[in-house]
Amino acid sequence: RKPPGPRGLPVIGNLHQLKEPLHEYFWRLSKKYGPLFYMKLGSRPVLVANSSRMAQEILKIQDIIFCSRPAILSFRKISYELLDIALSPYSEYWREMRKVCTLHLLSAKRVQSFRPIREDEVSRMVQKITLKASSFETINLTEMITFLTSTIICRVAFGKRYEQGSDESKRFNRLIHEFQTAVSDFYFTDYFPLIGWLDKITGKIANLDRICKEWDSFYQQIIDEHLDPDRSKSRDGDVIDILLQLREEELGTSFRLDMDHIKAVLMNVYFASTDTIATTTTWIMTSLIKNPVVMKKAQEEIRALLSQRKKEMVEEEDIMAVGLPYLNAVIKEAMRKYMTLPLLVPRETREKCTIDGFEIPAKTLVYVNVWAVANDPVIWENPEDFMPERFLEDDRRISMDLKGQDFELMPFGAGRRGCPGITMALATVQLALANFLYLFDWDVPDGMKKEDIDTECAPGMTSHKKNPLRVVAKKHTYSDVIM
Ligand code: HEM
Repeated sequence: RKPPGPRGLPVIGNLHQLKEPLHEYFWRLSKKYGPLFYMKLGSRPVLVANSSRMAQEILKIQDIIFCSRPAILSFRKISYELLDIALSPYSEYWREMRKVCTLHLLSAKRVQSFRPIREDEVSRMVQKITLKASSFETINLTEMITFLTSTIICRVAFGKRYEQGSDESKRFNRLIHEFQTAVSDFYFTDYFPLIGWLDKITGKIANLDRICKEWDSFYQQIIDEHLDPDRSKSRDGDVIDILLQLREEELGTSFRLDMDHIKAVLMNVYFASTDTIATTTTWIMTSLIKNPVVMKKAQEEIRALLSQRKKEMVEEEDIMAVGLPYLNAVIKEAMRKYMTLPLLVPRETREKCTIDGFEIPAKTLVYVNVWAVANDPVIWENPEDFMPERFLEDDRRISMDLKGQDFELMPFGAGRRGCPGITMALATVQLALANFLYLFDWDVPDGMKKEDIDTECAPGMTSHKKNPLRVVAKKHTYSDVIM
């Protein structure tokens, strides 16, 4: 007995019915077919979960069955045949690789060691905004935030900094853009294996191969630079330094770290971080600018707590010292309303199983619609309102965090495949926001109303804000602060 679902056509199944944004489309379907529904995309069976109870069933109770990933064509190509963490199917290899990365690259101590990079880049961004503020220039905040996160992660991962507008930076941005487009493209191989050869004829495979080759030579070039004995490196080293060091060590794993492993991990660190952190920060600022009362409260909190410290800019130790509960509630509320990965990263069943009395075949593609759960009116009062207070005043939600323990709010996923980068992500988001709010007052450009700021999502796995967030900033003056 399969779960209910929309009727499809022979051969193509429901492929022709899909509508972007996919999470909203799935939410509408769940009204008709219930919290768990089934469809077919070509020859691939697909299960979609849309309620907190079903999410808990998949991500916790039966996590061991639902914790693999589909080996789709683009995932295989970009990850050196699934040698990374995020796209690798569940296996002994994935368990060992994830352990190596969480222990050596993403531990709290390691994230802390990258603090000077985050603070330096935020400080550079503050200077740029200050300049634009002094000439009343409209700021494309989406672009600025994207540049900030990309630069932070480039320095953390590759030990490289690209100046905005430089030739190197333009080449790098082109590579990123081509990579993202090719990864989210449609390939017959994934849904109609029998006619997968069409991907060859249309040149899509050659294009994907070309992009992967360009990335490979990019990784190789920076790895070679790191191997140069004359290179001066920072005290703690970047991700490449750490991985090259690990290559020399006995890791207790069934594999030895070689160049392809290192390149696959670099791909993961860069692409799992940059886009997600930038999208999250952009949605938070969008929410604040659309809700000036909340913005004012968040600014009052940070200004009251930090202005006695007479700081030119907020540093991470200030945030740790004062806690900023209201700002944290703002982050949770924005991540609830505008989920960055609304369907997580797709999962795949490892074997045949039963869920809620329905039979699910092995190798079913599984989407957990965490956006639908976080906006479910049965769970959340007035979910369409932006109300950080719900995390401070409602007893049930005060202790709620984002670590995947609570199946009503899971922006970082949950279970074995939950995001291992949460500490790095939140450290960056908090630092950028704290400075935005402490140092500047924000408004919409002349002739615009806050209602004019749209909240449309661009298509794709990451729910980007479709149109850039354009704003004006005014430097906030503190009479007793040395600026
Ligand atoms: C605000 C920023 C971020 C958000 C919203 C986010 C969200 C997510 C989500 C939803 C997943 C899928 C979880 C699941 O399937 O249950 C994931 C996986 C992952 N994330 Fe993040 N992430 C963020 C930042 C980062 C950062 C900074 C890193 C650091 C490298 C990172 C590394 C990863 C990796 C490696 C996985 C795959 C885990 C696995 O399959 O075992 N993420 N992330």
